[in-house]
Order: sequence, then C-alpha cells, then structure tokens
Amino acid sequence: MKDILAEIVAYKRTVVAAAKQQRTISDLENAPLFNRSVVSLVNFLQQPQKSGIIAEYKRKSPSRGVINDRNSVEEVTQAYANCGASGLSVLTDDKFFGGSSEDLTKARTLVEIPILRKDFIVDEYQVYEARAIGADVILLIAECLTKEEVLHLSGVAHNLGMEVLLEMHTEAQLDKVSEHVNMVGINNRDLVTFNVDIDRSIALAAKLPADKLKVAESGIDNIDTIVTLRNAGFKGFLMGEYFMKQEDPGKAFNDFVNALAQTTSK
Ligand SMILES: O=P(O)(O)OC[C@@H](O)[C@@H](O)c1c[nH]c2ccccc12
Repeated sequence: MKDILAEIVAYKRTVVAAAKQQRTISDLENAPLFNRSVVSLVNFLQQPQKSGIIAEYKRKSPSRGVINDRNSVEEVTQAYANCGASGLSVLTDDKFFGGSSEDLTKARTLVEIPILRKDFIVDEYQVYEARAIGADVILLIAECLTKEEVLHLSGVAHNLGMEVLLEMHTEAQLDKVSEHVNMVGINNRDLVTFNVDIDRSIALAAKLPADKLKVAESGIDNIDTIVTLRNAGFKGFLMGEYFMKQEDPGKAFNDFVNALAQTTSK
C-alpha cells in the first residue's frame, strides 16, 4: 500500500509554503484570537463529572471516504459541548479530511470547552496558526516527526500557552515524548495500513511515562471499550466516526454519554 502519510506530509509542506506568502507569523500574532486565554484539555479530562470523550468533527477521511457532509460544524460541535464532551477535535485539513481552519474558528466562537487542532503539523508556522484560529491544543504525530522536531514544535506550542497531544502507535516512538508534551495519544489505527487494534492501546499504555495523561484514539464505538480503556489508565477517548456517521451526530453523542454514565455509576 502506498504510504498515504508521506503524501499528506508532502502536501502540508506545500500548503505551509503558500500560506507563509499570504500571512507572516507576525500577521498571525496580530489575529484577534491569538491572545485569548487557552482552556486546558488536561484539566477538562481530569474532571470526573465529564465523559472523558474528545469528540471529533470529521467530514471524510482517506480510510473511509465521505462520513458526513450534511451536519454543520456549528450544529455538531455545539451539541457535543452541551452534552458533556470533555473536549473537541476539529479537522483543519482540507484535501484529505474535508476540514478547514474556519471550521475550528466557527466552533471556537460557540463553545467554551478545549479544542484540539487536528492536522498534520510539520512546521512551527502551523503552531502559530493553531493559536490564531482559536485552538487550545495541537496534535503532533510521532510517525511524521523526528524526536528533535517534536521537541521544537512542542516547545513552540508551550511558549504560546497551548497544550500538546503527541500521538503514537508503536513502542519505538515512546522515545519522542518531550517535556512539553502534556498528553500521549495512542492511535488504535495504523496510519499506514488503517487497521484498528484496540488491544494495542492497552499494551502500550503500561509503558507510557506516568506523568503524561493517556488518550486512546480511533475506532472506539462502544461503551465496554471505554470501560476497558479506563481500567487500563486512559483518561481521554478520541472519537470521531462513530458519532459523525449517524443521522444526527449530536443526538448519538448524547445517547452514548448517558449510557456511559449509567454504566459507570453502577
Ligand atoms: O473516527 P475515529 O475512528 O473515532 O477516530 C478519531 C481520530 O482518532 C482519528 O480521526 C485520528 C487519529 N489520529 C489522526 C491523525 C490525523 C487525522 C485523523 C486522526
């Protein structure tokens, strides 16, 4: 299989080069949202009355094709926030995921919970951009960055007051965790083969540094899985497709969170 990740990263480099011509970093620093106070996802994930779910707005993906092109970002993200999401994840990639920076900014103006910029960050310019569009957290993907790049990009995010979720998939990538990484996400989905394996999160979890909050990502579609992952020490659950593919994602989210609360209060 052709490495889609390499294709995405190459695309990002061209997008960033073009964006730099349009808006300099100092333009970004002057954006109205740039100096707003950041909301801590680490803090929200630790609040026991919340679900622990980071609910994702995603229109399409390379592995699934179109997931939802009917429900607006405003409608869905507001419903998620009102129904107990601990955070939101908004795809800002246009070409592969059908998202945009505007999507994230629209959500920002409507909700107060933390928002993760879900994209493929390969240049510090994108970290400034994340701050300018209203994100609280950035995603860094270990698979597409060197250890030095993770250190640098996480340091930039930290200096701008944002938090960092470092996503990984293999034990070898543990080495890339830096002091500025606040949360480690284990992706159940292999970004090269797209295979989903929940047991992988559980196996890797025990090996994560104790001071980093653990987030399980992808392919989560039932409450038992969340309970199992919680017992393995995970505090955050990043879920996209399961809600987005339903007729009414906001309602589906609400039903799921209510059922989860029932299960865990027993
Ligand atoms: O839709 P799912 O299977 O619930 O997965 C959500 C999220 O984990 C997934 O979209 C994701 C995880 N890491 C990524 C990196 C880039 C883009 C997308 C992702």
